Amino acid sequence: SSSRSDPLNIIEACQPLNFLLTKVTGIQEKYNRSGAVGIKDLLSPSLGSLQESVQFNYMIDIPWLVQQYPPQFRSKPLVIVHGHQRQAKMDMDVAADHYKHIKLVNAKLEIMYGTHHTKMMLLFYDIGMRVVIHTANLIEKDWHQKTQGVWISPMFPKCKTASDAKDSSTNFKQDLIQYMEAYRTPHFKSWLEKIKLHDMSSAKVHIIASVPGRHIGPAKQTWGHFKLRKILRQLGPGNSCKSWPVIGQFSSIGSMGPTKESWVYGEFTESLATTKDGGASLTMKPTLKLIYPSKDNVRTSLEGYPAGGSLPYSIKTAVKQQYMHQFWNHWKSEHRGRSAACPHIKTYTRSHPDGTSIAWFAVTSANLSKAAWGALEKKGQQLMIRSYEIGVLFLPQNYGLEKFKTLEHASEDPLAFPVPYDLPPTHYEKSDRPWVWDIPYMDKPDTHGNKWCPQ
Ligand SMILES: O=C(O)c1cnc2c(C(=O)O)cccc2c1O
Repeated sequence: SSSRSDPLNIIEACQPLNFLLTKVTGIQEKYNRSGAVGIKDLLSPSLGSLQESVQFNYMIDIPWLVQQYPPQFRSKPLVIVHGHQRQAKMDMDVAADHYKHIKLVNAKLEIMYGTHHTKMMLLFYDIGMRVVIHTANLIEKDWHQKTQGVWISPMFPKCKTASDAKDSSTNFKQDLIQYMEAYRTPHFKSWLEKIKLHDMSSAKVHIIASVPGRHIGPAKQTWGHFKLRKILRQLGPGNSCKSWPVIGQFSSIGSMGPTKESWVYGEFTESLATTKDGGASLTMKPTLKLIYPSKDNVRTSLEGYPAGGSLPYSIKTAVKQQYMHQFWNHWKSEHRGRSAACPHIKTYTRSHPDGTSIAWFAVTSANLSKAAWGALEKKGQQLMIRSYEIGVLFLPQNYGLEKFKTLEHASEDPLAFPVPYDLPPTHYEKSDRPWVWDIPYMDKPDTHGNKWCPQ
């Protein structure tokens, strides 16, 4: 159908950036009508005649997921890639047993505290395939009243021979294959053969992924924040952006170490601040702005305090890193109508101080943690990563631009970047506190009139 709400029209209207947010129940329809999708839109017959699909994720409600596929695709072969172990793995096996079209693949997690955070869909149609890289768990509440990010590929045509099946200038196909090979599982053999037969030359994003390991030599630049550093070193902004703040936005924070130089305002910011050929000169380290919901952002959100159940920042970690307070900025998304839709999206960018343009933008499953992005060990010889993560990096030159204008400040420009939050960020007040999920909040009720008493 030609209606604007037809999922294919939503996808086509967001080209060439293909970066969307998820629909939010309870906000004005104008903020869901363009630039937003629901999971049923992504699985819709109007996007292609689905033959089989692979769902990579962390939390998966199998009966709910099956119901998100349209009836005519509901029994097409479905592979679910997860990282659960022990009892949670057994629970997945039992849940999947009820569906003969579902196969589970268990990702290896050989380093302690690692998780399979990656959220990706491989959608195989009759004439081609699409890759969706996003931030939402496959559970209902992640698609209901949160701010989540979705990058959806163009249709990658299926080719007769591997030689016809080109890669993109951003090495998207090579990086996707290298990521999947890193699982070292025979279950991916058939998928890798299928992927190799598709023409991915239309992909304009770079893949930034993490796989568990102690990566040395060339592998150090293949994963985590050193992959980001490598791409920005080759293709990043010039020194004109040296004074531009770098911004991280996420839904959880790990242990950052005893001082800001230990990691977050050390190796991590150096990667975000990397410029082409110029490296990240230590003298001119830019301002770091971190966007993470305050306690009041959560209290006044559509979900109320329960939104904090998906913001697992623990008090025992927070008390060890009070120095983080200088970096905190509110979750504010007035121009997208999502100030009350708590963020589960994770994004990283470098923005002009006035917020009217950005030098690059990444959306990823990776929170602010060493486990996700990697931390240097052995005098910088190796990058230790605990978890599987995947995200995409948008660089202006892949769209024929020097910089991206921000949609918030340049609404008519089709290449203006739809940043999910308001720029410039708004710093916490002295009295604001970052949301911590394992302490009680009894002083003020949330939007539903409830308090928060975790135990
Ligand atoms: O999206 C994810 O990958 C992800 C991972 N972990 C959690 C946790 C936890 O690890 O305790 C708690 C609450 C939400 C999440 C979550 O949303």
